[in-house]
Amino acid sequence: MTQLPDRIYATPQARVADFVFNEDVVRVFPDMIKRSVPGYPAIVENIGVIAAQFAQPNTCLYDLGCSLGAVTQALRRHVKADNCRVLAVDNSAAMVERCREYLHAQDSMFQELLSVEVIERDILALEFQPSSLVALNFTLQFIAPEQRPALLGAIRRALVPGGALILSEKLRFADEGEQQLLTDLHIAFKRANGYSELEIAQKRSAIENVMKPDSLEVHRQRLLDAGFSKVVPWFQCLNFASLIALP
Ligand SMILES: C[S@@+](CC[C@H](N)C(=O)[O-])C[C@H]1O[C@@H](n2cnc3c(N)ncnc32)[C@H](O)[C@@H]1O
Ligand SMILES: O=C(O)C(=O)C[C@]1(C(=O)O)C=C[C@@H](O)C=C1
Repeated sequence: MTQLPDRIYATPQARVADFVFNEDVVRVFPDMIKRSVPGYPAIVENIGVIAAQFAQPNTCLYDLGCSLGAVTQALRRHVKADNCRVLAVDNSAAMVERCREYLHAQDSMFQELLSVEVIERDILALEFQPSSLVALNFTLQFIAPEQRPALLGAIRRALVPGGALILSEKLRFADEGEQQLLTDLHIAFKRANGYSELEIAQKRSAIENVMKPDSLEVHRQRLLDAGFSKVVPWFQCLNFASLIALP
């Protein structure tokens, strides 16, 4: 993937607009997400490793909110089950267009990869096929909170026995001291990755209306309410975590 540096919030903006996954973001997205989400490369690679344990022949694997297809590429590197198909879905036309290019490049470099279809659609409007693995890698936090239970319910109903949902999210914390400490450490992480105070502040204003993190307890209860039987956190770095939810 190209590594153009993220300078989107480097100059002062009179009014910081709400964050959108448009062409400007697409251009710098690999750099942006790596410098903003602690543990992102480890999460993506290990989603492939975990998926290989759950993937079953003749089922679909979903990458929901696929962006540039980093998770889809990891699924294709690790999953060996017969006749599995990856369905990578995103509602940003700019993301989908670039995602298709990256996946064609992966096709030309490796043989015997799982087939993949990149679909430009709202994940709330999907009719899910029987699936053994669904990944929501930092996507649910961008779905309106009142729409999250129905989406998780639809995913649960699509999962075959022995399958799994992998859910990665930024977390918030009910305990004020914990929230403050991990927020400060996340800012320190961004600073250590070369973001200025201005970039950090403007990005925070841009995402505060569009990205609504929940606590681990809220995630766990909502997954259980959606019919999942077990929720197992497998990764946390600062205020970012990933969970495995079993049907
Ligand atoms: C933080 S990015 C996900 C990163 C990606 N999963 C990865 O691992 O690199 C969130 C993505 O979700 C997509 N998205 C947000 N709401 C969506 C919706 N309702 N339907 C489909 N995609 C959505 C955005 O366009 C964006 O590409
Ligand atoms: O929490 C932040 O400050 C972020 O920048 C997080 C986050 C995310 O978790 O998706 C937000 C938007 C961008 O897609 C990249 C990272």
